[in-house]
Amino acid sequence: MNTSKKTIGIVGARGHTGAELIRLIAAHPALELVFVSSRELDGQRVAEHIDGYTGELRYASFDPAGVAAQGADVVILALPNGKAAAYVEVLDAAKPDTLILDLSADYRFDERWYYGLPELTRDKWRGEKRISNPGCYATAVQLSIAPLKDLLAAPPVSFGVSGYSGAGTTPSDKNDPEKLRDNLMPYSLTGHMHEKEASRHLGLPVEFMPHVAPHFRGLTVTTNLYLVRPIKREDVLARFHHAYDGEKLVKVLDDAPWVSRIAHKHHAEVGGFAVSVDGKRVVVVATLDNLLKGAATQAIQNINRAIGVDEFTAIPL
Ligand SMILES: NC(=O)C1=CN([C@@H]2O[C@H](COP(=O)(O)OP(=O)(O)OC[C@H]3O[C@@H](n4cnc5c(N)ncnc54)[C@H](OP(=O)(O)O)[C@@H]3O)[C@@H](O)[C@H]2O)C=CC1
Ligand SMILES: CC(=O)N[C@@H](CCC(=O)OP(=O)(O)O)C(=O)O
Repeated sequence: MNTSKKTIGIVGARGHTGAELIRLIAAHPALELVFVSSRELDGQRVAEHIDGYTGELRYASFDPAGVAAQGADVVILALPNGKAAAYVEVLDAAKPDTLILDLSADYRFDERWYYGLPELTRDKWRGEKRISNPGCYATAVQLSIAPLKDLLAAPPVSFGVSGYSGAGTTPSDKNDPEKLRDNLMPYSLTGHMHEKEASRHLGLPVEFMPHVAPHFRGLTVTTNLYLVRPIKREDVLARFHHAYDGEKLVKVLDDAPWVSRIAHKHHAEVGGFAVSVDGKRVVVVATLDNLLKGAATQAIQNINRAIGVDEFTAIPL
């Protein structure tokens, strides 16, 4: 283990995932938060915005060159999709040994970047200093399907419902509490980014139908899997236990997990495992907190491995 602290900065630190990252990094023994960039909060004290944060750090507004000039060992990009490249290009040129972790979808299909869903891709990390963090739904979908991958007779179909923090802070119907009141809002019912992402990284087609609900954080994904041969429920459970019992951040439950129980938790839960009478159809339910295992916690897992400390350092278990 490397005992000297690595310096780290967050670009997009005002957002929902940025706020979670500030909390996790503030309690991290091997990371020192040296800058947090936000245009809107430029100059304001972080302690005024983040419960529990007691440091003196202030938000600053850095363009890509300003970020590179900070010289941090690690840079997290927590920006909306499509904004990362300008920062990556400047860091590539000015300080290529920077560890960059991108939370957006911008590099999830780029072979030069490591796709960090540790429970499924840990063995594929080859020391890359460019890490693409998976999407929140895509994490739940892949964890639900991977243990049954070799038995599939048809593309799995996943029905997802997320809290509205998943839609970020830029105002839209999907994060408008008034429009969400007593509502369930379907969107991107074919071709969602996470449908493509899960399909790509599982290596098989997945069909995904997202919805957004009135709660703030936490998502549930219910996946229907048709199988090539009948399977007993106990064998389904055995496959999931075999896959995840050694994992600190994935819990296998007998019952279907409830999203109301996962908010503020760092792990994902997978359960239900309903099997049809003919044994050839299985339904799996997964929940996770989109801001934690779906974003910030998974980012810390990936950064921990890349800086050579235990993967679960500073992650409350
Ligand atoms: N929310 C979630 O559940 C998850 C989100 N993600 C991904 O993580 C990323 C961040 O998400 P989230 O925290 O929800 O997003 P938010 O909308 O909450 O925050 C976005 C941040 O980016 C900054 N920002 C916005 N536009 C620009 C710009 N053009 N240039 C520089 N900074 C900008 C904003 O700060 P300011 O305007 O003050 O500069 C803000 O800090 C996204 O790519 C998202 O897809 C991934 C998994 C889950
Ligand atoms: C409710 C809502 O809008 N959810 C977001 C969740 C995805 C997210 O944040 O992930 P990315 O990193 O892939 O953008 C969405 O469907 O786009």
